[in-house]
Amino acid sequence: MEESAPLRSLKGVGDKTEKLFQKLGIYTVGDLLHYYPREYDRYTEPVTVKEAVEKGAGKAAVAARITGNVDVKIAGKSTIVSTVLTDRGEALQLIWFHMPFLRNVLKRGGAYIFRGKVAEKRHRMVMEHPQIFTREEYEKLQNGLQPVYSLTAGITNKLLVKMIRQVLEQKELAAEYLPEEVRNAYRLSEYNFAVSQIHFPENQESMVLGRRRLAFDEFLFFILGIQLLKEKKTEEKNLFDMKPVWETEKVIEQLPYRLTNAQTQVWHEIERDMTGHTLMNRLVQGDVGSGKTILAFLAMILAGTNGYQSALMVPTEVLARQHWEGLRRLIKDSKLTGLEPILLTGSSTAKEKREAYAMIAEGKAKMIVGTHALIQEKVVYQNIALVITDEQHRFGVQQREILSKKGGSPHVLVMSATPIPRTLAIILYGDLDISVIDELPAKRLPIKNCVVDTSYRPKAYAFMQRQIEAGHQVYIICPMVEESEGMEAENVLDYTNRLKTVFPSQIVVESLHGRMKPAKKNQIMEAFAENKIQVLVSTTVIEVGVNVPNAVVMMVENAERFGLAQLHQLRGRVGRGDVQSYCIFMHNDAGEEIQKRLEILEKSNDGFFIAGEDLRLRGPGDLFGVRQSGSMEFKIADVYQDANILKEASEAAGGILALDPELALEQHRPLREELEKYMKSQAETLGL
Ligand SMILES: Nc1ncnc2c1ncn2[C@@H]1O[C@H](COP(=O)(O)OP(=O)(O)OP(=O)(O)O)[C@@H](O)[C@H]1O
Repeated sequence: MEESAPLRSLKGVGDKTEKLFQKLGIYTVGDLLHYYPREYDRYTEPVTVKEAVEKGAGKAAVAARITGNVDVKIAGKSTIVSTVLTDRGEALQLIWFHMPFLRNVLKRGGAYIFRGKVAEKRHRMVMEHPQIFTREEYEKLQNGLQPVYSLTAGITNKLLVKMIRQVLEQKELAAEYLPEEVRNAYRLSEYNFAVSQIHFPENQESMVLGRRRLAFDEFLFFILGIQLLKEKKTEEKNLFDMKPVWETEKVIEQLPYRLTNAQTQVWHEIERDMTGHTLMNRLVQGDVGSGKTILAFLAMILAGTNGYQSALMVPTEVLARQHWEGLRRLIKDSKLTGLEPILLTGSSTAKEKREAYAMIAEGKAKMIVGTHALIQEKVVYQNIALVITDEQHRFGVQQREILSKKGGSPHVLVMSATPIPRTLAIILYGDLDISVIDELPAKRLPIKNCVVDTSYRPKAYAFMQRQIEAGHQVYIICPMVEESEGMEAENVLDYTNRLKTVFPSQIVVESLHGRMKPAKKNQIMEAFAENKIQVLVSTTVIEVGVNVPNAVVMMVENAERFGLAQLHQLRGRVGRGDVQSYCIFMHNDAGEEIQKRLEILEKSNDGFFIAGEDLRLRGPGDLFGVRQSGSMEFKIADVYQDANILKEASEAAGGILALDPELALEQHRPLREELEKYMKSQAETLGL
């Protein structure tokens, strides 16, 4: 079976299942194989209730008979099934939410193995949401490490395991594409071995070997991809005739704040690039809230005043609209003429799009802000000289390729909030010069943080209410959109409803999540920006770039479920003005490790420090911790943790290209084919 085969070529996959898998980004058999486990579970020997209690935070398995009735209670929208087991005189209550069918599965007197966390609640020992096994089922799982995948409603871990097994059993071995010298030089395992061991490892050692190979490949493709594209483009002559202009100085003069020294310096680098002899290819790296946006705007104004077009491309519609409005305001306040920016996104109406295309083609629109819609086929630029993208679209060079087909190779500016050390940045952004904004605006007060458990909620709400009464606004982040079977995390929809009863009615509470239509999301974000909504309950859709300086409190529910980098990005949504801001990390699991991780955030607001501490705390053994790298998304590799693998992959890429710069030799054909597939899939994820 080919990796490119559609998912429906697998047994048991119909329309419905296919759609569900697409939600996880899985379209083909290959996607499924590369949908790696989030972590592994070890099914340890069952223990007694007493031992499970002593074990504390981790999961334990208890083998015992059900001694109570199996009760079913309906509480609001949820069904609660509960029963009791007794083991050597110790009773343990078992509770499941939203699983009414268990009533017909569990029998009083039946012997099972229950696996879950044991906690004391109202003087009783309780295991919430245990998994249920027969002895035979459990024994099978006890060999080796069991994969745990990230799920979505309707897709269980069991289903994923079954499907991946099916592929691995059927799949004819894919040909090895890495040259043998490379595999030997870097002690890499064979591809097929790596894929099967990552899903169903025989033991820890073989999993580590498999993971190393897959991480290496991921970095290698990334670097080769960039290098190959760069080869064609390096040091291209700047054919745009641009001069520094007083308009940018005027804009800087009339800003309500003064640029920091770091901002000024980076701005001069950009200005020098754009008015110099070679095309700009620059990355601007700066922590959340360091003020990258104004630099993007200045670059656009420089291009516009010189008569050229520029495009600012961002990952979400909400952000596109926010930037468009920000830029519009800036142009208006500075009384600049002829530079009215236009907005182009997927949800612009057909008429709006037509008008925008015409204005872009005729060169009437000089500054264009939008999403991927900016590089769709129908957009023809008159004289585009500058493209600004986000690091998520790190194939900036590739976009430039596409744009160059649309007329001329523009300057490229990439914005990044990922704190990576310079040595690694040079590898990962091999095609870019790097500027760093290493200073926050002077008036910023450091965000005050606290890490608390859910018992603190009433106090947190009272605090929020006081802040709202003082004119400020609040974000609350939940990990899920809606209730889902077997998942206990807070969800945006129920939380919003609950909160409406907590606050007095004049406080407007609204929700925001990725499943809303873009127009609805825009509407909510606009209302929030205008303080017509005081409390916004949201998923991580607000993580990237959203800027509402009047929002000064953030509370993250189930903080234990997020990576530290992600929490740092989220927290960056507050503390963006001169007012004291607060971030409350609320966790639902007092495990010591989680507590320690969250305390890193409590101690520091510095992205670099956090990344470093997180790595130190996780240690080399923790291979699949909560993902760290924020928006620098690799599937399995982790820029921080796998820094050595990254360096090796970079060296290997250098070796391969030195020998065969175009990957044209017969011995590199399989590698070239794999690389092309990788680049195509990267382009597809970007919607190109
Ligand atoms: N020098 C400055 N002094 C005071 N405020 C500033 C300064 N520069 C930018 N700001 C303001 O700080 C806020 C954050 O800036 P901006 O949105 O550019 O952050 P960012 O670097 O893009 O961060 P993120 O990565 O979180 O999106 C904005 O409200 C902006 O107007």
